[in-house]
Amino acid sequence: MTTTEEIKKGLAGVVVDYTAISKVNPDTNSLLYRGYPVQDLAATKSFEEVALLLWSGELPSESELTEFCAYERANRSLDPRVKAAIDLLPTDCHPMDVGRTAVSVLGANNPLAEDSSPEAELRKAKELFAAFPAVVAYDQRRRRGLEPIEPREDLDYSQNFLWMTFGEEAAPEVVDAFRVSMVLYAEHSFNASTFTARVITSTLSDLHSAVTGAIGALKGPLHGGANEAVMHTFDEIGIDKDESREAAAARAKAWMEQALAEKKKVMGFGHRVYKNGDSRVPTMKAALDRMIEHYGRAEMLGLYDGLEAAMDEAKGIKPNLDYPAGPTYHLMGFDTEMFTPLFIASRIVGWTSHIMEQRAANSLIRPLSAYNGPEQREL
Ligand SMILES: CC(=O)SCCNC(=O)CCNC(=O)[C@H](O)C(C)(C)COP(=O)(O)OP(=O)(O)OC[C@H]1O[C@@H](n2cnc3c(N)ncnc32)[C@H](O)[C@@H]1OP(=O)(O)O
Ligand SMILES: O=C([O-])CC(=O)C(=O)O
Repeated sequence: MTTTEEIKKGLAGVVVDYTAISKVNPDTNSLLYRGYPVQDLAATKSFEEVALLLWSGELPSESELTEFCAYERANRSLDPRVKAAIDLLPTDCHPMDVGRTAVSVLGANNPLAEDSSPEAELRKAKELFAAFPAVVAYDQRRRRGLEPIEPREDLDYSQNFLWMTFGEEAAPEVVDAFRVSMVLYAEHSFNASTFTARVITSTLSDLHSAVTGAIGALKGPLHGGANEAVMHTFDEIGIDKDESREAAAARAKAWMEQALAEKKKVMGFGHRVYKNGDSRVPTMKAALDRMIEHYGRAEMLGLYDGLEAAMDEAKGIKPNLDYPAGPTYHLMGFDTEMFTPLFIASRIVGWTSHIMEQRAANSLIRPLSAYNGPEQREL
């Protein structure tokens, strides 16, 4: 019989399975992908290399990387069936709904959809990795009333993503900050969306169903939707490009004090596992700093610092990865609602790695509940 003392609301602190994909260590404030510190990978590796590492467990050889990059470049075009499905959706629906629909359509049209052999699963993971940027770019452009832009095979993943979205070659600093965000967002053990993907996989359902479900879990502002929510906070405080860093910081501090006095949750702060700072924030904050420098937007740093300092002073709660990622994507020119689909593009790697791991040593995920409704009664 389950007792109330055994209930772990939100599964907090519950270890449900092994994983060899990543190690989140809140004590040392570190994150390893297959044993490698994420900040080292972000400093030196392409997103394509990191994807192969997460999927296979080892960094690729030069020839493996070349082969994968050629495959990725050849599979970037927007599938016409996906385009047709997106065109049926209103331009004011949430872009996460578009992403979720696109993955569902890709699954329904994939001849390997019901093949769950390791080879087929890896192939489908690579296909999704290559195909998803065109979905985001197409959706961003259609919302602005712009024509889609064809992918370019002479560009790497990050260069091409920005090319298809904005129709111009991004500056190397911008491409690099984008690459860093993709590496950092790629994987984070049993977070809510990954756990969703594993639950779906545990019923022996297919990979695209698991990714579609994971997208639904990522959308919420307590998880991936926080990167969008951070920008709404900045907008609510008010962004004034001509304001000094100090003045912006003072306004942000006052906003945070008021929000906390009203017992509001401020998105982009706090974490279920890290209680003393998110391991990825220093690397992402450094990328944001480079974007602030590149675009000459010191007032954004003021807003960032003001909120962070006031939250730390009042509650000791630290920013999570979504906090620096949101303003970074804003400076690059993405609409705020497109931020969480960017997270999808990256996390596809983590989700599909976990789907393969779950399938390889499966057990149906089905916890118990403690019933607290009425006792049995007569009709
Ligand atoms: C990439 C990612 O998905 S990272 C996570 C992104 N999500 C967010 O940024 C959403 C904002 N943050 C939060 O809601 C939480 O910190 C979570 C959901 C991420 C983790 O929460 P939990 O581990 O369940 O802790 P919980 O929500 O119970 O918070 C503990 C205490 O800190 C407070 N707290 C935690 N985060 C915040 C926050 N962002 N703003 C204000 N207070 C907060 C809670 O109100 C609570 O206070 P109380 O004990 O006085 O009631
Ligand atoms: O681990 C979590 O709970 C959320 C998170 O940071 C992520 O998914 O990247």
